[in-house]
Amino acid sequence: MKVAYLGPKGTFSEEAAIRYYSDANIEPIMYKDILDVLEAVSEEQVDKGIVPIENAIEGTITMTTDGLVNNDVWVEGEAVLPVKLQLLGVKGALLENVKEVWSIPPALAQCRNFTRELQVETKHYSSTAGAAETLRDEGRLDVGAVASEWAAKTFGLDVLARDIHDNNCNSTRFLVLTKKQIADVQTAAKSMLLITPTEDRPGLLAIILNVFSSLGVNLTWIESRPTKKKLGTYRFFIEAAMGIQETNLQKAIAILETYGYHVRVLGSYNTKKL
Ligand SMILES: O=C(O)C(=O)C[C@]1(C(=O)O)C=C[C@@H](O)C=C1
Repeated sequence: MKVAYLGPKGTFSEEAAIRYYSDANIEPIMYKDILDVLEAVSEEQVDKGIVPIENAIEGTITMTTDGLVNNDVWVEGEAVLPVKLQLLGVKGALLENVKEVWSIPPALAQCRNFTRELQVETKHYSSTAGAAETLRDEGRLDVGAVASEWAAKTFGLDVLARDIHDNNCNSTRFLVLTKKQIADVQTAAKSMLLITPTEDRPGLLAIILNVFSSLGVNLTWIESRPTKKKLGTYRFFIEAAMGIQETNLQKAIAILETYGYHVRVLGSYNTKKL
């Protein structure tokens, strides 16, 4: 089974994929960008894809939500990975000499208190491990990369500062994607919907929330993203604590559709703690 995730070797996405599929024989296929992973699943170049969707400190990974809008994929699983960030440096580097810190933006945002205190410049890379790999290749003594302990081992880097994330219960949840919608979901505990209003009206969001609450559907996540067509217009990602097999969730979707909302079911799944 081909499983796509954000590379290179040593990313948190890799850790999530390996732990999620600990009992399966997988062929890892790594991509340089989260959007490439979504596209690979949608174009059936791979069987599954694993992408980060939300971090406990930084919130939604918007590259993933936007990628879900534009790609035909189905969410079949969810995995929550504890995330511990380390500042890595080449052998011989000293923390007091670090002037620049490199990583993927969500990881930099997770240790903002640390980098502000250190008064360093930050530079964006497309993954934590990508930053660590470039640092290894360039061998700079004045740069640190924010990545995992596993990335330190992978690229032979030292840990200059340990556990630099702003909150010590840091974790990221990942979505497990496949191309084909599972037709007979039986035991899923959660579902993700993308709700797009077709016209503006007072109480637009209140109506959506009332439909769910009146049917006793508990919501676990809500995120609005711009439609990217007109300033001030949005679509809503909603996660319900109910599988798509449940009558009340199906009723909620049917009611929203009669109110003129476009509803796309993005997936229905269970959660695995890694
Ligand atoms: O760069 C990586 O190592 C990733 O797997 C991406 C990512 C993310 O974008 O949120 C995943 C988990 C952590 O929150 C930090 C980085």
